[in-house]
Amino acid sequence: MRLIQNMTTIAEYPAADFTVPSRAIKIAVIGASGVGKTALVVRFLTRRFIGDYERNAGNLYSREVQVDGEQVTIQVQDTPGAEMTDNGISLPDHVSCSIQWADAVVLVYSVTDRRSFDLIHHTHQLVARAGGAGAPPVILLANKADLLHLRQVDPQQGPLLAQTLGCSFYEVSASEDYSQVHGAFHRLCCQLAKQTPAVPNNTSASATTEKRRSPLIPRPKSPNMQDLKRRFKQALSAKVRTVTSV
Ligand SMILES: Nc1nc2c(ncn2[C@@H]2O[C@H](COP(=O)(O)OP(=O)(O)OP(=O)(O)O)[C@@H](O)[C@H]2O)c(=O)[nH]1
Repeated sequence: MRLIQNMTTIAEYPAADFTVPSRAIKIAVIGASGVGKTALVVRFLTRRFIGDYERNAGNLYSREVQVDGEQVTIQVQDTPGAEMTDNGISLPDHVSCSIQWADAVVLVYSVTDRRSFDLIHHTHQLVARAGGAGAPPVILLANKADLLHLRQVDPQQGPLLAQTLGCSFYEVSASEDYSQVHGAFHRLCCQLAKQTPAVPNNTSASATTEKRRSPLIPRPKSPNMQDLKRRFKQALSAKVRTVTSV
């Protein structure tokens, strides 16, 4: 199966009307704060890595790609960081809603943050519980593989955990390797595209799949490619300032 990304076309829909032109694949990205969720999403969708992100309040990104010659809208929900508490896991409401909304979930931990790894098992349980029989497929991403000297999670622990959870595993570096990040999301998209039948225009494919759907499915925020562009400009101008001041 071939996934062709049209790098020049970025879908942007008005906030008031969020119908999509063809089938849509909805992916929620979940993990502890600071593991690189936003970096991964932006890397996948734009090929770029930007070092500095504001703390994420839960943004929805959207873009059009072609899967096997068919136009598909990929919607990726970046979520606020989950935290471990004395009583277990604390998931912002937004994250729980995103699990209900998504066709698939990407669980992320950082190899430099043991707590983020420990959180995965709990988060996976919540995903499975929320989905019931129709739980969404999950993949596990270990991010920041470039930071060898800061590693707190051994390389073999990720695959073992993935095996226990019954999901695919990828160790990636959002900062160093686009192809790893793209490969992980790409395979997930192909898997989802195979599962969801083509649908008439203006109907979300996920609306046709017989799945768990809570009445609390969140209304997605407006796709924020404008916000992304603003951040690119900020990052670029910061670099220019640094160069001119040297
Ligand atoms: N070295 C390295 N740094 C990374 C990588 N991915 C992300 N970072 C950095 O890690 C920090 C956190 O990244 P974010 O993408 O904001 O993490 P997040 O999970 O979205 O964080 P919250 O918004 O707090 O939930 C940023 O300084 C990134 O530059 C990576 O693969 N390698």
